[in-house]
Amino acid sequence: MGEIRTKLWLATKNQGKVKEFQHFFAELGWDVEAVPQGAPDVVEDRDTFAGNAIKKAEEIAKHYNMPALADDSGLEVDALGGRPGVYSARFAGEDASDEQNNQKLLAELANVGEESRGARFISSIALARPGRETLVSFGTVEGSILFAERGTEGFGYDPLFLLADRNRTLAEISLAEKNSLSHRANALRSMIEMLKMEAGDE
Ligand SMILES: O=c1nc[nH]c2c1ncn2[C@H]1C[C@H](O)[C@@H](COP(=O)(O)OP(=O)(O)OP(=O)(O)O)O1
Ligand SMILES: [Mg+2]
Repeated sequence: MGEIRTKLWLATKNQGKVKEFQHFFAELGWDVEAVPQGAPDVVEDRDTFAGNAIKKAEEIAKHYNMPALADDSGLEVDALGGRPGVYSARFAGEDASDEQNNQKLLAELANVGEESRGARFISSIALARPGRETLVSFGTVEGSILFAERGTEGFGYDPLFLLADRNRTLAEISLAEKNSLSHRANALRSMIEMLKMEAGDE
């Protein structure tokens, strides 16, 4: 079998996501690259993860006339009625840092007991391709929010997110392990299944 090289833009400016995508796709032998810093900024103004993921992927695919993959993701906390959800990146304000968002989350949950701190990460992945319909998939991972940060791996809310059924946060496991169980990896695996089905239909 000849070598298959799939050139795909990763429509994200989040270096944490780029690392996870590149590790994931390296195993499949796909050629994926993060969009340059000068790529168009996509305004994430939709009110669903899928809506924003589709917008990011389609605008970059159109700009470069190349396939583009985007993730829109966030944290849903039960005690906050599902917030911050699609607003996770801006929880502590526009251009908030991960640290500011984590501090805001801890403050909002300061008086919430351990039994009520359930949460999940959600990812929606969109794959946009010139001249073809955009594919969309979803993935989740269940856990709870700690009272203080633990671990130094990963990015975003990882140090506060304790995985269900194990005494580890997402910042206390390796990149390979995160890619075996994360919301984003689950959404990516579902996307690969959709591509296989599509190939089978042709
Ligand atoms: O695995 C994760 N571990 C920790 N935190 C995470 C994760 N996945 C999403 N998150 C948080 C980070 C950010 O607060 C928001 C995503 O916002 P989201 O707009 O999708 O990403 P982003 O603005 O960082 O990069 P971009 O839009 O260029 O892909 O949820
Ligand atoms: Mg974003």
